[in-house]
Amino acid sequence: MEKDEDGFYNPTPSDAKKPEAPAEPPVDDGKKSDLINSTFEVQVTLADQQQDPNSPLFSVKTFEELGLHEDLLKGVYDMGFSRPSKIQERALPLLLRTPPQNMIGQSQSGTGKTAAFVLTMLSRVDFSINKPQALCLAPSRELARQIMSVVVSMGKFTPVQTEYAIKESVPRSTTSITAHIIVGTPGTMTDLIKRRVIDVTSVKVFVLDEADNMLDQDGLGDQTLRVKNTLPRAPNGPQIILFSATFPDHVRKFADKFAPEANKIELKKEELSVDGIRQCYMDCKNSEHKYDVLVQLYSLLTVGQSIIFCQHRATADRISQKMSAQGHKVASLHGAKDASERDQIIDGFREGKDKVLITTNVIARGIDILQVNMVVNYDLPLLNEREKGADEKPDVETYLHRIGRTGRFGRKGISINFVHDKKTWEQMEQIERALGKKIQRIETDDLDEMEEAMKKTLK
Ligand SMILES: Nc1ncnc2c1ncn2[C@@H]1O[C@H](COP(=O)(O)OP(=O)(O)OP(=O)(O)O)[C@@H](O)[C@H]1O
Repeated sequence: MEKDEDGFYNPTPSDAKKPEAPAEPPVDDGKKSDLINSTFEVQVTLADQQQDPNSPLFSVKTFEELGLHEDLLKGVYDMGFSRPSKIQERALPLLLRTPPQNMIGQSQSGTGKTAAFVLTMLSRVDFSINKPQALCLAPSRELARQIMSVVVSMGKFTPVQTEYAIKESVPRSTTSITAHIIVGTPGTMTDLIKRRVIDVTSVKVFVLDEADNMLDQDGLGDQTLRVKNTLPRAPNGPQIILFSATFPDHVRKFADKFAPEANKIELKKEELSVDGIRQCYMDCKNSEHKYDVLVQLYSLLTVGQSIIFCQHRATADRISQKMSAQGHKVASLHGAKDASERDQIIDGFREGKDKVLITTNVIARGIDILQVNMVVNYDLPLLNEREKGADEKPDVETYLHRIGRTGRFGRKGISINFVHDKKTWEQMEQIERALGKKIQRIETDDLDEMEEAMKKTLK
């Protein structure tokens, strides 16, 4: 297949039947566009925010100016995107350059990083060669499935073929995967490569979404490195793309080694919090009282959709069973559930069948469900959980990712931390200090105040 003058592969019409769509931005009527159907009136529009130079959604360029192939432009517009966000505008021209350069890209939660790396993968694939050419790793099957849905939507006008590398996705009898783009989790990806079901010799793009988590030795670092070590080496090695909303210091050095000479887009500490998310706390009397407060909140949790984060699977199970037994409809999701059940639960939540999802850190990162307007940290996220004698420091990165499940792409949201003793109080103060952002108190016995706060925030 021929490359066009910009160096991008140009699929011919014979490659696949492509649906027709104009390569034009969707009509943006300025006021009250794009934003969620909230019961509370939305006053600031996406269009307004994309004009504001201080917003992470701001851009001066159009998608046309970013050097995308026409088929991908159609895909972008078909998804309803009218203007790029700041990270898309800044990253895409660097990502699409010839020769390819590595990238370490940071931008706040919900600001459109997925589109930036998905468009890069789609731009670099030669659709006439039926071999894997782009691999993308994510920390959870839920996120891998979500990324795949973006690949499929954005690639709708191309002949792209895709495959998952997640548990139970590839039958044991499969001997070879010929899809162009493979999205998965590191364990299954390593297994498929080791068994030579995935031939990596033609891989030219390697993406780590939630890269700090994927590289962290406390996280998925070993497994990710194992995948990388199977890929072609320089000078024939792939373009390496690392994206996340957070890059804590202890991972940065390793990220630099993993993606040498990368172009970098970084955030300052004071830019990490998303302005549209109102961060609050409720001072519970003790650990048991947290449950009562959660139940009291139920009517507000179901105004839109909510995610309740617990530190342990057992807590998620316990509170979801208790709430269900008391007649409150909730769903619960964690890593101990089997693959098909996990898919069913997250799909049900995505479709709005369940309004409250009780979970663990398994879906703290990346999950994009626009109707989620409330996140509750039933337990604050902690570091070093497994280390004996660790003094239970808060995990500021995970905190940012958890609350970032709301307030997506300019929407408003509320996060509520439950604190119940001196230790949790101090942990919350450490989070406040780390982010330079005040977390506001809401009284536990004043539902009216809570409702007021919610109305104000979601306006
Ligand atoms: N240019 C755009 N115009 C309108 N909506 C967009 C645009 N880019 C992305 N979006 C939407 O914004 C939402 C958030 O995007 P995405 O999930 O890529 O965020 P993210 O930066 O990867 O967040 P996280 O750090 O939580 O993983 C998605 O629903 C996506 O469809």
